[in-house]
Amino acid sequence: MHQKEFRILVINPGSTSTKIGIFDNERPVFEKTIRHDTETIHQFDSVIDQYSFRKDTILEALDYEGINISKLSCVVGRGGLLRPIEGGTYGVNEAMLADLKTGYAGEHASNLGGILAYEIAEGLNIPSFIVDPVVVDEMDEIARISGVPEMERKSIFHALNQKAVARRVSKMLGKSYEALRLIVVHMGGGITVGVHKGGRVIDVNNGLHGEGPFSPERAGTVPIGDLVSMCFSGEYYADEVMKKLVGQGGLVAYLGTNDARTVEEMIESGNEKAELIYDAMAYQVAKEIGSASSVLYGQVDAIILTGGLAFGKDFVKKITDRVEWISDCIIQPGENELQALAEGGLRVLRNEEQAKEYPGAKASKGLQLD
Ligand SMILES: Nc1ncnc2c1ncn2[C@@H]1O[C@H](COP(=O)(O)OP(=O)(O)O)[C@@H](O)[C@H]1O
Ligand SMILES: CCCC(=O)OP(=O)(O)O
Repeated sequence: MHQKEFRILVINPGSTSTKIGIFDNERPVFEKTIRHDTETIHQFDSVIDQYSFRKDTILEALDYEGINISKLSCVVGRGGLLRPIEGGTYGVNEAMLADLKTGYAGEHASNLGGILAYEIAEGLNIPSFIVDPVVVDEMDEIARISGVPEMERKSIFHALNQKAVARRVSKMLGKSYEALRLIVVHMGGGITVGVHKGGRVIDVNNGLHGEGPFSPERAGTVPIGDLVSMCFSGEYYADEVMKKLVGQGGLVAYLGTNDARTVEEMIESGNEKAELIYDAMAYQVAKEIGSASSVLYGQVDAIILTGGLAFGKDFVKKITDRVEWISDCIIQPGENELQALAEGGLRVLRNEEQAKEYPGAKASKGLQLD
C-alpha cells in the first residue's frame, strides 16, 4: 500500500547557529545551517529576546527557497531547558511553553525550538512537537552526587544527537545500542561527553553550567574558589558572571570568536595564543573522555566524536592522539539532529507512537512574543 506523505518543518536553534530542514517523510528535501557570529548573538540580552530574529531568519530562508509552509503536516523543534524528563516526542503544550519562556532550568538557544515550532504551527493549525530535549535524564544515582548536598549534578547535554549518533554507530558495528558501552563526545557551541551503557546515558557533564571541557562559547569547569571570589567581588552582577560562563566563555573569551574555523586561520597565520587555546580545548576534551572511561571500568567499545568541531581534522587528531589507547575512535562530523527531529515527529503522525505529555505546571494562556 502507498504510504501517506507528510511534510515536516524541523527547527534546531543552537548557540552558534539555527539549522532548519524540510522533510517529506524521512527524506530531506531542504536543509540549511544559518551561522550566527558572536556580535549577532551578543546584541540580545537574553535567549528569549532572540525569538523574532530567529523566526524571521527561518521564514526568510524558507521563502527564499520558494517553500510554501501551508503544505506542512507538523513542525518539530529541538527541546530546551525543561524539567528533567525521559526521552521521546512531546507535544508542545501550555506548560512547556511557560517553562521554555521563563527558562525553567536556565537559558539556552534550544528553549526557542519548542516556542518557534508552536508559533509557526499554530498559525497553520497543525501540531507542534519537540524530541529528546537537552534535559533528557537517564543518569545513574551515583553520578548525581556532587559533593555539596544542596547541589545535585544535572543531565544537560546534546541528548538528541548523542542518542541518534550512538544508534547509527551501533548499526555500523552490527550490534544493538543497548549491548554497547560507548563514550559519545558532541562538540558544538557547547561540548558534552556522555557515557552510554545499556541504551542509557548514565553520566554526562552538564554542558551548559560549568562542567567539563571549555568550548567555543562556554567556560566549562573553572577553579571554583576563584569563581566564588569573582561573584562576591562587587564588580559583577549575577547575569554578567553567568555570561562569562555561558555565551562569552571559552574561545569567545580568549580569542573573540565562537568559530573554530576562524581560530584555525589565526593559527595558520602564526598566532601562538590561538594555538595554545585550541590545544587546551582539545586537551580538556581528552581529559573528560579519560574520566568517562573510568565510569565504564575502561571497557569501552568505541569513542565517538561528533558535532561541528569534529569537522576540524587537526582538532580531532589532537584528541584522538591522547585517547586512542582507551578504545577505537569513530568520527561522525556534524550532527544528525534534523533527521532525528523529523523522525520523532513522523512516528507520531504515523501513529507508531503517541506523543508524550509534558508534565510541568499549567500556565495561563497566551504568550506575548512578537
Ligand atoms: N569544517 C569545520 N572545521 C572546523 N570547525 C567547524 C567546521 N564546521 C563547523 N565548525 C565549528 O563547529 C562549531 C559549531 O558546531 P555546531 O555543532 O554547528 O554547533 P551548534 O549546534 O551549537 O551551533 C563552531 O565553532 C564551528 O566553527
Ligand atoms: C545545553 C546542551 C546542549 C548544547 O550545548 O547545545 P549547543 O552546542 O547547540 O549550544
